[in-house]
Amino acid sequence: MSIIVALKNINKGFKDGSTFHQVLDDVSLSLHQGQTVALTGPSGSGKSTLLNIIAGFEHLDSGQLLLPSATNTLASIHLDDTSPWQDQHWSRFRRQSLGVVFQQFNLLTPLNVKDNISFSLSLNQQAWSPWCDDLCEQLGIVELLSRPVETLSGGQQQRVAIARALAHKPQLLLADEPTGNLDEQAGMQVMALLTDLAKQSNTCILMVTHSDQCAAFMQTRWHLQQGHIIETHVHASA
Ligand SMILES: Nc1ncnc2c1ncn2[C@@H]1O[C@H](COP(=O)(O)OP(=O)(O)OP(=O)(O)O)[C@@H](O)[C@H]1O
Repeated sequence: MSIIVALKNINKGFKDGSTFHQVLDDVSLSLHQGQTVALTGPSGSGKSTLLNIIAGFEHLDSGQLLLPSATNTLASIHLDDTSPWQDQHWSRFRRQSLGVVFQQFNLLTPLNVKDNISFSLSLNQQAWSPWCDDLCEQLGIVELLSRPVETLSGGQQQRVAIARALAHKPQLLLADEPTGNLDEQAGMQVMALLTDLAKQSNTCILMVTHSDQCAAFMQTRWHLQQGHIIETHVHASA
């Protein structure tokens, strides 16, 4: 499987008053097409920072981040060094190659469910497709398509957020505590759906979680501590 994200010797830290706090210390790693990874680690260890770096919301102090270039075809993936990327490059990457599901769903509240999903597709000049019907069917939100998102329960909104994130079949899904607002049973259901749908679209998932049960849905675990990542394989068959 092709590599779709590569980090080489990444350093990132923040100033805390007069002291400097090194959050990522010479981190190198790669993500492959369709791979699923749980990112765990103590609070404040840098999990969200790592996701924000890959999404282009945080700058690196040093090191290299490589992401899919605009010239990709279905047959081959070329990676670009992102250091010279301008805003328009980051926007294109986010539209074409990235889906995000965060704890706060960030749905567009004046809009109904279908318009939320369609809006995200339209940013990428894509129309509603049979895959979108499939997604809604499998996520159990077909009956909700005309409902304003603000009238939905937390679990329903979470399912809409997943549909929106996967509607354009992104190469990469970044998820930050995607089941954090759900009870355990609903959380496990959403995890099962999320991993199954990502498999169908060959989407790679990098998911921050504090839950061992959620982490067990992923193939690989990256544990982040004191600036370093330790990789363990959780489930060969996940
Ligand atoms: N913009 C910022 N300015 C200053 N410090 C920051 C900034 N963003 C993050 N930090 C610090 O970097 C460290 C890592 O934060 P981060 O949010 O990545 O941790 P996390 O592992 O996601 O934590 P949690 O599990 O609690 O969400 C923390 O010490 C945090 O205070």
